[in-house]
Amino acid sequence: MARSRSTLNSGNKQGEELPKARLNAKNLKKVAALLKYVKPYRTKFIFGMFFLFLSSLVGLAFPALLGGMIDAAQGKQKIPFIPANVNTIGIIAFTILFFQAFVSFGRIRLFVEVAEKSLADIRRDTYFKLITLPMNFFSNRRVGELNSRISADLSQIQDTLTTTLAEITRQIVLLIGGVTLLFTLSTKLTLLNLSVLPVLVIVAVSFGKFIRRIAREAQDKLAESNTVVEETLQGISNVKAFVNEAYEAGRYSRSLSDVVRIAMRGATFRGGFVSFVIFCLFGAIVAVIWYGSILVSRHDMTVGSLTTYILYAVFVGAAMASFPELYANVQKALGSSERVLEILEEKGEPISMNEEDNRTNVHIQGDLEFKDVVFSYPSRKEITVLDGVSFKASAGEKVAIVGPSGAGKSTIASLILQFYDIYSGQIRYDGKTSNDYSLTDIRNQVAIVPQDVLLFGGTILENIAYGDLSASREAIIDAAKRANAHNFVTGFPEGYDTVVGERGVKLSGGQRQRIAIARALLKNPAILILDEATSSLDSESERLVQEALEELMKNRTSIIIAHRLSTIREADRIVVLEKGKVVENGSHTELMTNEQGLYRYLSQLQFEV
Ligand SMILES: Nc1ncnc2c1ncn2[C@@H]1O[C@H](COP(=O)(O)OP(=O)(O)OP(=O)(O)O)[C@@H](O)[C@H]1O
Repeated sequence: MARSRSTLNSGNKQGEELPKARLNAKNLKKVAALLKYVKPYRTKFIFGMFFLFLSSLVGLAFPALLGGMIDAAQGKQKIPFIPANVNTIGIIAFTILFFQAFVSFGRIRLFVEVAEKSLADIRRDTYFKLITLPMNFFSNRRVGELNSRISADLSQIQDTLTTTLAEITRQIVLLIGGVTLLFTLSTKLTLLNLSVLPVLVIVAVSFGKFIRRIAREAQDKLAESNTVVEETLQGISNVKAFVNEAYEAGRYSRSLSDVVRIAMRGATFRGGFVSFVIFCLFGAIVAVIWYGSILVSRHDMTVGSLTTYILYAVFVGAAMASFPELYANVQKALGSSERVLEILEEKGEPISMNEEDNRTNVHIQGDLEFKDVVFSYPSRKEITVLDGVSFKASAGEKVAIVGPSGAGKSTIASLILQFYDIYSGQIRYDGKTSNDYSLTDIRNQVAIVPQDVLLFGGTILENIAYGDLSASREAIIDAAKRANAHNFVTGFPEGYDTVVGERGVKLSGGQRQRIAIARALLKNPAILILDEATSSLDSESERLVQEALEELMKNRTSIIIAHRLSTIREADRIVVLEKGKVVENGSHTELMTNEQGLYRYLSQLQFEV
């Protein structure tokens, strides 16, 4: 009878063990915050609840009707409100059945509608919040974990709204109504039944916990053995090269033996537990019928009443049996709500979900200045990544930033884009500090061509249009031509409508970069950041990319994060960074004259190889 496992909706994720939360006033109060999402649909929710209550209540009439029918057949029907005629009782039973079916349909429709709509609202808000959260939030968390909040956690809440809440209400009605009716039917039998209850509950709860612990242990062990498979398959070349097949096979076998050992231990206890439950269940039925039959033979009870009693007892038993799982589901939903609320309560960046609000208000010409910028990542506060960095790039200039790995070059790019707040100092755009602009003003006028170009699953056209969603097809094709991408794009049978990304055509590194350049050209920023790719391209590809970059850098301030010094000789200025400090600043020729300088040293290293 416990249907909490089945779902009435689309969102359930089976088999995913979600952490539970304690059911207490503090947690419930927190979760009440999520109820505001149900508020707009409260009338439907209340109607659904009412229907549910009604159908559960009506369900309680059946045992009485069926028992009454049996007694009526023998001419012994004495229950008030129930007629003495078998056919009349049959017709009443069918009418009630029809009514119940109608009401159940109504409540399922209403609950699913309320849950789907309010959950879509929560999902939308969580997603909006997630994508406007500052970068720092993401550096502390894994994408998989965030993804699971939107999918598994929200599905759990959805299940609770559609199924668990309904089921709890139904079972409570059946339990209270059932027990009351049992007492009115036969106090003696009911007392006999209820007397064994505490023993049963204690055994079931403590055994249940123990068995679940063993099951979890077995699951962990299995996961461990799967890791062995994963590791060896991933590093299969290593396994083969070192002829370690036998070693790995041994490791896997040992791990599997552990799994079997724990599973068998679990099976012993589970077997004992299940046998005990079955014994108790059938024992209770036998005892009730046995004792009931004695009462019937003594004319203390009719056969119909005994039947009614047995049916109510089944209702009550099933209701009790369903509570542990329903309770666990509520706990899981509480845990899920807490985790979702954590995201909803985070402070996001001031970015509107309305595209109109994100237009550029204050235009930037392209002067950029870092003035004594001190910065450390919020996740690693103790490490100063930029320590008093100052440099200038006037509008239209090309400034290269070079330095050893980990010096802080990419960090500078992130700060230009205002991904993080700096600790002290200033970042000035056209002589004004970042506080004088809105976040969207800055980001709208800065574009980055990253090292690793990520293309979204979609067409090439859509991927280029990411730079300016309002651009016409002609403008997009023009940008692609200027980025040296047109030729290879038109080489595909579907041209600009070729799907790329995971399920589409795989583009080479150079091709992806040219798409990114076209994207940036379309955006037409005042300030451009080029995070030069570390992996080198073949010379033809390199030439095409370089040409496209030259086109992109024309007439705008360009900050080039350079890994290969050969590409930046023409830069107006080269800023040399070491351990978060600017150690040199000047043109290529100037810097090469400093014999002790880091730039000269790095150049020699690169050109000598
Ligand atoms: N998101 C982050 N959270 C915490 N620390 C970070 C983060 N990103 C970078 N760092 C640290 O900041 C320092 C500077 O990193 P950054 O990526 O800016 O260096 P880089 O000069 O661009 O290096 P590379 O040439 O290897 O790309 C490094 O010590 C790095 O470990």
